[in-house]
Amino acid sequence: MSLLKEKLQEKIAIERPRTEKLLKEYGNVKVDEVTIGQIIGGMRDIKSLVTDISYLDPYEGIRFRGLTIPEVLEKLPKVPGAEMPYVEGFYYFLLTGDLPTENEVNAIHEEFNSRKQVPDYVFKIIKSMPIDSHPMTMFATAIMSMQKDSIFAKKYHEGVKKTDYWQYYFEDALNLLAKLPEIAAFIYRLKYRNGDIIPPDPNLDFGGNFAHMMGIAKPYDDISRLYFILHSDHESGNVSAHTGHLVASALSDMYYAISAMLNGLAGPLHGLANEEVLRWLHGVYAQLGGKIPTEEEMKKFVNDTLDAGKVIPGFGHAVLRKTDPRYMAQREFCLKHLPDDPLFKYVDLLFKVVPDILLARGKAKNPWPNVDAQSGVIQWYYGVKEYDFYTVLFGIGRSLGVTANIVWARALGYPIERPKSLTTKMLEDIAFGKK
Ligand SMILES: CC(=O)SCCNC(=O)CCNC(=O)[C@H](O)C(C)(C)COP(=O)(O)OP(=O)(O)OC[C@H]1O[C@@H](n2cnc3c(N)ncnc32)[C@H](O)[C@@H]1OP(=O)(O)O
Ligand SMILES: O=C([O-])CC(=O)C(=O)O
Repeated sequence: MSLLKEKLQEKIAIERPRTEKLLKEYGNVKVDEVTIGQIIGGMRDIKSLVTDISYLDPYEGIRFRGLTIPEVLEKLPKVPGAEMPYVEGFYYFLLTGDLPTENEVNAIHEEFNSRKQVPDYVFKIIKSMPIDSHPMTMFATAIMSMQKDSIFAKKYHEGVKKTDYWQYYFEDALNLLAKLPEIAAFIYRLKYRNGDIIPPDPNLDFGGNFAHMMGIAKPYDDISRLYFILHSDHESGNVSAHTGHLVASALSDMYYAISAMLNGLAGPLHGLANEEVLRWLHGVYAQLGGKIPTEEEMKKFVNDTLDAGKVIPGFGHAVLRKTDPRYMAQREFCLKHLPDDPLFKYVDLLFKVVPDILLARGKAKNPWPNVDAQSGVIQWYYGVKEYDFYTVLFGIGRSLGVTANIVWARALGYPIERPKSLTTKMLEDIAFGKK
């Protein structure tokens, strides 16, 4: 058994009795109440999911396994000569909750290496798609196409114990994750670099190899590591994580679940907002002929967008009530590496003008920027100017968190998810006191 699997098995043995005790002895304890506003309003704030992998505080932002973003970046083992930690070590941390040693990082790097061969049919399927297909469609299709290789699906049909399901989801998770950088880079080079594909380098780490296959020099390797870590998880209720959880709760395998969660991530109110931010900024840029706008000019663009009934992409959040720490981590990177970039100056200006405008309009509950307002600028600066690709990068990162959550969901034996729905008439009866 691999080192990571062994470690996970130990952790699962400790965690299972906690969940069982809660369920058996405290199953009737009330956690929350639900209002009609919440039922109609996208179930906002209803406490109805459980995960130990990350927790989102509205004011502090995300903590991964109890650590803030600066703590994660400081404490996890770094790639030699780089500023950022290994993605491999971060995945170990998400899965087990323990900070890995160098040896443990190497072991998981080897695991990924031994599983990273992408089947040839995947490339053929991507190539057979219309070249103007959205990269997210190509990415999700490539993942779906590998479902036939799911170990869980095979074992389930052979008949395996429920308490062992997690082991096969784990195998599928590693098999899938190991292939994502090459599939994503293939889509990028096929669509935007005339199909000039760069083969992987087995000596490089997850982030370094991705940068290599994208054909982009340093510090793009560190940017990739930072990007994948920051986008990995945002507790369980966001559209992508929740979709992955829901689909896998039917015992659909990891390939079905990750492909499904990517389809949710591809929406403009969720992961696609990073593409929308760049499209919006470039509209402003083009109208001003590249000149840095004054605050007054920028305010006008923001107001015009809102008056046209559109949202300001990259601002607002369903849970956060302050600036997203993922935004701040990337802002710090920009201040250090690209302080004079014109697009960064645009984003900086938006940070100054948008919150007051959204506050004055009184609709958005959170006027502050989220992760998507800042991430595209870094990609653009280092040469990834095709912004419809940005959500694929988000998808690689999010796959780390969602696969970890799904492995744990099976390990703790969570059942099929099935909330109850009512009719409008039933809600009216409750509202008008008839029931
Ligand atoms: C990784 C991520 O997924 S982060 C989020 C990425 N998405 C974006 O950046 C898109 C822009 N932002 C938004 O559309 C929203 O803020 C969301 C989708 C993120 C959150 O939605 P909600 O929880 O419903 O936000 P909230 O309760 O504040 O919405 C209240 C009203 O304010 C509006 N609002 C919220 N954010 C914005 C915004 N950035 N620009 C304009 N209006 C906004 C909503 O559209 C809603 O209007 P409505 O009542 O006419 O429907
Ligand atoms: O938490 C959310 O609803 C959206 C988000 O920022 C994420 O999924 O990263």
